[in-house]
Amino acid sequence: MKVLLNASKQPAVPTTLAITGSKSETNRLLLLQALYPNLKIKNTSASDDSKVLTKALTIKSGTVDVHHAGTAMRFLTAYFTALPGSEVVLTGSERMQQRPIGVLVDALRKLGGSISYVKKEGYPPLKISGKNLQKNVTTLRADVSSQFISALLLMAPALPNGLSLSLLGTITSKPYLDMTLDLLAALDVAYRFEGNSITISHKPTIQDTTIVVESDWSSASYFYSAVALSDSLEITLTSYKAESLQGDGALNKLYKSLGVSTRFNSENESITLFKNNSVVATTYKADLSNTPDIAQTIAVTCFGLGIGCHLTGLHTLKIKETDRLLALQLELRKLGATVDISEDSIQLEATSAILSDVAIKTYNDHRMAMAFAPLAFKTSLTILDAEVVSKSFPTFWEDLQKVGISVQKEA
Ligand SMILES: O=C(O)C1=C[C@@H](OP(=O)(O)O)[C@@H](O)[C@H](O)C1
Ligand SMILES: C=C(OP(=O)(O)O)C(=O)O
Repeated sequence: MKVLLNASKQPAVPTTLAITGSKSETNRLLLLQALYPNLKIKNTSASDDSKVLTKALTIKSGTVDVHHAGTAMRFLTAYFTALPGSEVVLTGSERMQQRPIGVLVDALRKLGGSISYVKKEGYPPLKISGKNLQKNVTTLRADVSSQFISALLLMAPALPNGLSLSLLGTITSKPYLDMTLDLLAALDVAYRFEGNSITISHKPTIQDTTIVVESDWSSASYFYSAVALSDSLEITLTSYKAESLQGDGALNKLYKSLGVSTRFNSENESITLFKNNSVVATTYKADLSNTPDIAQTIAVTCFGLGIGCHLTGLHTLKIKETDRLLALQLELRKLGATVDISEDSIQLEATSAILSDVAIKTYNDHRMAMAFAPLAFKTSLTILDAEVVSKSFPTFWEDLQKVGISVQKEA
């Protein structure tokens, strides 16, 4: 399916949207619920990635296919390795088989885990024979993906002797690690995080606990961009808090100089995004190493606003759903942008002309589709393979229509 997008002719009216629960919080809690069945989760994510993980957690033998879901792949690798009696081949999409996992496998092998590579050394699919892991000391490179760290920490309280983990190098995507520790703390799992080492205590059971997942901040980014690129849009998003576990909550600060302010409505836990008309006059600069998932949104917003940007700290983007820096460069160039990329950054020149009726490729990446969509406030465009959005945000196109973009679906 492709979608043809245009700014709708109707004047924008203030709109309220209920975005699905955080994918990252949900996937951590699903894993923890498998260890502690008396954990209840509310406002769970409707994402494909959460559905795939829910199903995988009911399986103990045979092939488990997680498709494009990175967190599911990484979290399940640790989970099955420590699940006595499990015998699985854990696999995913063609792209998943190009996303490295050796750092995590090495750390699990140091704990006594039995894991072998089915095809290529260092990449899924993995053959895992789960067992009771008695060892509790391991090390892990922390600069490749924080998901490896979270994977170990989430299964750690179920290990008979807990876990003592030493991290090597600079921790990347750190707020995701903090989210994991905060959710463990919410279940009264004892941990210590000092310098570069984390220790987690064994916890056989928890008290009955219910956790309400906050809505997804990465998904909110597309509405920040919509407000920035529209003439006068105001959008309220429900189930968001000022004190978020999600690093992408930094949107509230990052978009101030892109012309969008955020009002936190504490009485009903919602946020209202509205225009502040103070767009940065020079190049927009940001280090996004803590918030990699909103890099595409911000780059496209800057392009639509006609301002240059220099976004850094993006070394993890190469190993996500696609090589995101390359995909951004290719698609922005089609629209008339002058854009350079390096291993970990993107530099966009200010341009006032945006070409119209361009077809944007999405490279199996939900965030490519959603990041480019708000540009419809500036020009008509087509998004190819538009169903990719369901990886994190299945109702995206319907919600986009509600904020004043006409969405025409075609086969
Ligand atoms: O733990 C998580 O839920 C995630 C961590 C991040 O990955 P990296 O740590 O690989 O950057 C992020 O990009 C991903 O979408 C979700
Ligand atoms: C990188 C992402 O997901 P994952 O790594 O879990 O596939 C994402 O949702 O942007």
